[in-house]
Parts: sequence; C-alpha cells; structure tokens
Amino acid sequence: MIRFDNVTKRFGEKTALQGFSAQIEPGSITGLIGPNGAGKTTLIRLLNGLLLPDEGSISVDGLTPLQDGDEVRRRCGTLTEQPGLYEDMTGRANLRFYADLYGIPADKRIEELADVLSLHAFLDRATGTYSTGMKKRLGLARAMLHRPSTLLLDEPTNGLDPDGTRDVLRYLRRLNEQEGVTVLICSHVLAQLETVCSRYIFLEQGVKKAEGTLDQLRSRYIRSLRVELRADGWQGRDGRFVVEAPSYDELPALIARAAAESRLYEARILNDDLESVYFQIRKEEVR
Ligand SMILES: Nc1ncnc2c1ncn2[C@@H]1O[C@H](COP(=O)(O)OP(=O)(O)OP(=O)(O)O)[C@@H](O)[C@H]1O
Repeated sequence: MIRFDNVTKRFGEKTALQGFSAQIEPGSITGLIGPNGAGKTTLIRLLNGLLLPDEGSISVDGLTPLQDGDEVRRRCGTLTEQPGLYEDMTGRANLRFYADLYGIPADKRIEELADVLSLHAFLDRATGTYSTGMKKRLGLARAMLHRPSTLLLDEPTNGLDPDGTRDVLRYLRRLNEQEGVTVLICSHVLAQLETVCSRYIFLEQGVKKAEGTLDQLRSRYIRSLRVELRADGWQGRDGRFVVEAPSYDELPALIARAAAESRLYEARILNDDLESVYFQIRKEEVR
C-alpha cells in the first residue's frame, strides 16, 4: 500500500505539489494524469526517495522514504525516459550489472523476466543495436530485477510506434498479473492508459482534482451521453446520426427504438472515454 498524507513539495517559489493525499492499493495499476507541470514526476521522485516532502508524509508498505530510504528504494522499481542501459553491453550483461548492484543472484531472475517480457531473441545482443521498444522492455526488466512491490513508470511509451506501445502495455499487464506488482504510471496518452489502468488520479498545478475508477469518474463528470447511431438509409454523414441520452439507463430503450425503426448497425458512445472525462474534469472543480 502506498500512502500520501497531505504532501507538499516546493522548489523555491514554485509549489510543485500542494496538500496531496491518496492511497494506492496493492496490485492495482493507477494512472497519474495531468497537464505539463502538474506535479506527476515530482510525485514519482518523492516516492522513490529522490526528493523529500516539505510537509506531509509518504509511506510504501508502511515504510517512509525519509527513515527507511534504502528499504523503500528496494521495494520500488522505476522506469523513466532514460532506461539507464550501457549501449556497448548486451542486454544480459546490463541486467547482470544491475543485479550485482542490488546484490541479488542474477541468472534465474533474468531468465524469469526474459520469459515474461519475451527478451530471449535479443538478450545477448549489444543494447546499442536495440529498437526503442526493445530498450523499454529491457528497462522494464531492469526495474523488476529485485522483485519490487511497486513499479513507477514515467511516460513508458514515449517514442514508441503503435506496435511497440501495444507490446509495452501488454507486458506491463503481464508483470502486474504474474508478479502482483503495484503499478503507478504517468502518461499523457490517455487512450493507452485506459487499456491498462484500474484507477486514475488527476493532478493540476500540484493539486489533486479527482480520483477513482473510470466508471466512478464518468458518473461524476459526464452529464449526458452523446451516442452515434449508424443505420441504413439515414440522413447525415454515412448514415450516422448523433443523439443525446441523459444517462446510461436511457440507452437500452433508445437503441431499441432506433433498431425498431431502421437497420441499425452500430451504437457508439462518443464522450465517455478517459479523454472526455479528462477534459470535463479540467473544465470544472470537484463537485
Ligand atoms: N528540480 C526542480 N526545480 C525547480 N522546479 C521544479 C523542479 N522539478 C519540478 N519543478 C517544477 O515543479 C512543477 C511540477 O513539475 P513536474 O515535473 O512534477 O510536472 P509533470 O506533471 O511531471 O510535468 P510533465 O507532464 O511536463 O512531465 C513544474 O512547475 C516544474 O517546473
């Protein structure tokens, strides 16, 4: 369990985080969302003990970075934009090097992670020859070497093409399922987060504006649903027509009516994805 209690962090005049409180349940995948400068990276750096809070407290599995820094770092694995790999060494040699730093036996763990993250095809090549996607996957293995309870990821899919992105997200889910690791992930790519996260925390200018599952956030922030219907012979763009529904409860009757009147091919909600929720939250204060 990760807990933030009323955490404030300042850099000189700038308040990067203001009175931030949250709990992150073990085994969850939480998306940390907010515009540039919202305080996401600061939160991650506070968690892995690179920064200390000016006020408030943080704990990871009951330990605080201030008093138990080494143990907290042992429980956290971090992957930032710089995966910290030596390019002239093979992937395996990189992992052995980091395992030595942690003082853990390497070979069995490297094999386990190579299985989970499908690294075998390139593990014995110099990492300088890797694609960005391969580097991210090796970076994930490096972050998971010491079996951390928590994995902290800052923009893990930056620079990846759609295939690489899909792979990294798939492996993340696999690590979460097979190793039970709690994941905290910052990203601006909301459609990607939506495929892996169980909860979200929204930050803006260092202040938590909202948190919850996508369903909880929808019911708080989406007032009415815009539904696109596609049917044979309808006026409008390619037989598509957009109607408003005041709530999810109204949808079955609305769709049934449309289906009774025409050959209905599709009914799709246009405004209840994570991105729509994000923009709605940014428009208003927490109710
Ligand atoms: N070491 C530092 N010194 C001074 N100001 C800092 C420092 N680190 C962060 N800040 C400031 O704190 C605020 C929060 O920064 P942070 O990097 O946590 O935001 P972020 O949400 O991660 O942004 P981005 O999405 O751009 O990565 C910003 O205004 C930033 O300029």
